Parts: sequence; structure tokens; C-alpha cells
Amino acid sequence: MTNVIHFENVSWKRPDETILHTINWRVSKGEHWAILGLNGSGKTTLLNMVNGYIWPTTGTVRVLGQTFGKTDIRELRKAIGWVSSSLQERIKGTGTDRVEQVVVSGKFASFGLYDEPTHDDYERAYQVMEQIGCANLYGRSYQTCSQGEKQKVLIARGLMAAPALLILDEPTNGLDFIAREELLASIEQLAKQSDAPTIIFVTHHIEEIMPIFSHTLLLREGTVFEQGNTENILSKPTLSQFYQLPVEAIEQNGRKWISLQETTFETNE
Ligand SMILES: Nc1ncnc2c1ncn2[C@@H]1O[C@H](COP(=O)(O)OP(=O)(O)OP(=O)(O)O)[C@@H](O)[C@H]1O
Repeated sequence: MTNVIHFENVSWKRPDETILHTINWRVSKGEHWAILGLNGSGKTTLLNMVNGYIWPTTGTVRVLGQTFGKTDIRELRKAIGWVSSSLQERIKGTGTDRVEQVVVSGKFASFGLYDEPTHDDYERAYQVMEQIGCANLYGRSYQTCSQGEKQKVLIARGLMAAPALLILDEPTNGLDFIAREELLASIEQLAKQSDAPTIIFVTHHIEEIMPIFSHTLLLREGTVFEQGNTENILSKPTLSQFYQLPVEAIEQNGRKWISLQETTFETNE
């Protein structure tokens, strides 16, 4: 199985509007993808579809070789690690106080520890915490961790069940500059490991798209504006068309940083 994700002519319609329009997208094993789009462009909707939370109105979604509608979605979800900002909220008051308990809960794809975790589970938790560079937090109370540390713990939780696919939905949200760079370095380190899952990384910020993301998908108003090799996608002409504004794109350490080419927005002064 070389296709990790395969969308064919996928649309998602609500009574009053179409949220995703005829999406064709193929993620192959060995690739890591960044998804970039403005607010409301449909990124979360797209990911909800990968995880089987919503189903296409038309078209076909295949994830890890399984076609939606013909497979047990709960089994499939066990092979997908998922990290989004909503997890932070859901973790409160679940009785999973220590960091390693939060990580172990990833095995059960829930936040309560319904089965008694075994010694092996905690060993596995330590191992995945090492994988994402937060083993130093083992034994700590989760709620006393910084935002950046919490995000690493949640990624470790997402790795607990050894997923084939890891979805990181805006993992750097709310992080300061240093915490953000630390988290990006950990994700980069993870992606370089030989047994790393395929990573889908959603962001609003071009400079977060590191060279490990071989491919990028630009989403605008529910349609794929462009997709393919990251180097080609993050070019000045493509980004200017995407944002419908003249942008400059400067490369530093293999990452692109953009700014407006000229003063485009008028102020009232
Ligand atoms: N269940 C729903 N019913 C109706 N409209 C929806 C539903 N879910 C999402 N939408 C709409 O679909 C559009 C895309 O939303 P989505 O959350 O996928 O965007 P996004 O790119 O993830 O945005 P952001 O970057 O702000 O998180 C929005 O206009 C949103 O209001």
C-alpha cells in the first residue's frame, strides 16, 4: 500500500453551501505534507474527513488502503494519531493528571484510562516521549507543563498506538517564538526517524513549513488552489496568486518567510 490518503473528486455540501469542492489529493508513503490555508478555507473539514468524522457528499475517500463506507472506521482511527488544540480542552478533568497517563491514554484513543495500563504501556509512553523529545517530562503533572511542553506530550500521545498517519492540526497555536521553534525542531527530528508515521501538518504560517515537508497543499475557499512539491508551491508567483496580494518570499535555513511587497493596506492616518 503506497497511498496513505487518496481523495477522488471529494465534495462536502451543507444545505446552504459547498464547503469542499471536488478535492483530488494523494499522499504516498514516504511523503510528509503541509496544508496551508486562510481561516475558513476548509483545512479542519478536510482533516475531519481523513479521520472519518465526516463523510464526503460525493467522491471517494481512501485512507491507509481502506475505503470509507466499506471499513470499520473505529479500527482505522487507531492507525491515525491526531493532535489538535481541542485536545487541550478535552483533557481537563479526566483524571489523567500525570504526563505519562496522558500519553498512555493515546493507546485507548480516549482520555480516561478505561483499562489498567501495564508496565509495557508506560515503557512505550517513555519511548514515544523520547521520540518527540519530551522524556524529561515523565512523572510531571500535565497541568503544570508549559503550552509548548503540553503540545509535545499530546504529540507523544498521538504516537502511542504507533500510527501510520499523524495529523498535526495547527500544533504551534498559542506558542511563543522559542516554544514554537522548539516544537518544530521536535517534529523535524520525529519526521527524520526511519519508523516515522506520515505527517500531515496544518498551519497558517509559511515559515513553519520545514524542508521535511516534501509536499504542500494550498487550500482556498474549499478548493485546492495548488498542490505538489513544496519548493515549487512556495514560490513568489504562486503565493502572490494564492493570497491575491504581492508577496516577497525569502528563504532562510530551508524555510520560506513571506512579507508584503509594498504597503498594500491603507490606514486612516
Ligand atoms: N458543520 C458545519 N456546518 C456548516 N458549515 C461548516 C461546518 N463545518 C465547517 N463549516 C464551514 O466550513 C468552512 C471551512 O471551515 P474549516 O473549519 O474547515 O476551516 P479552516 O480552514 O480549518 O479554518 P481555521 O483556519 O479558521 O481553523 C467555514 O466557512 C465554516 O464555517
